[in-house]
Amino acid sequence: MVKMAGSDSVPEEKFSLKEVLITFQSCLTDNQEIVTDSYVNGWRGLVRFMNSLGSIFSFISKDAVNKIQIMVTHRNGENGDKYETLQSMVKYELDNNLVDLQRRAEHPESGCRTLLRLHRALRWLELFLEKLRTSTEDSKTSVMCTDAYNDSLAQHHAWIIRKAATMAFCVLPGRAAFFQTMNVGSTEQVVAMLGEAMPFISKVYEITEELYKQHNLLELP
Ligand SMILES: CCCCCCCCCCCCC/C=C/[C@@H](O)[C@H](COP(=O)(O)O)NC(=O)CCCCCCCCCCCCCCC
Repeated sequence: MVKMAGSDSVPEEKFSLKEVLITFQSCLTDNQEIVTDSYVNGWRGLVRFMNSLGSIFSFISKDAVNKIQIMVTHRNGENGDKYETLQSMVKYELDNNLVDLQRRAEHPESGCRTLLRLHRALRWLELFLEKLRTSTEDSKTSVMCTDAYNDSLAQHHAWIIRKAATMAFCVLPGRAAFFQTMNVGSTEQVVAMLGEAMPFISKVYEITEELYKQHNLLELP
């Protein structure tokens, strides 16, 4: 069962990363729009998984939770219906001048800039999952995670954040223990699940990237 944006409790039992990654499948509407609630739910599940890896990651999860909360607040606000999909959010915020385009000023918590941070992190996830999927027994999760980070999010982070993130990655459990934490089953089942879920994550990433590119929003402050 997947937690809904804005609801209070998360079912604790039987947590499996499969449910989380499959959430990204439900993000896509028939006409290839991205449903904000499903996107946000995907991130909630990922953060929950990250929390289970230990408190060293809490500085990362705090920032992610903060961004998730900003999106939920937009969704629950009086114009919440305008935030139903990422496409409708972009249109609404741009049409109404609700996005700081040059520097953070009147709209420091616009949906567009907040979502962009999660979108960049989704690229990290895509790269990391692909590395996990194609890894071998002796591959190191810390190296896979660091490489994925350096090829994506790192270029958007200040030195101090990069340093802290890279240090945290060093204490990631080894591949076997990491797969166990995912609670999906055997290594073969993990690999199969990743193969199943990844196309949806990639699709969601691609569509968002294109949307932001079209509107020149990829460098929002
Ligand atoms: C599995 C280990 C988890 C590795 C997580 C990799 C991502 C590392 C991100 C480090 C972010 C550090 C915290 C601060 C970030 C902010 O400066 C920065 C910029 O925000 P601002 O413009 O508002 O200032 N924020 C961000 O870039 C957003 C970061 C959001 C990170 C979400 C990470 C969730 C990770 C979920 C892990 C799930 C793993 C599943 C694998 C099978």
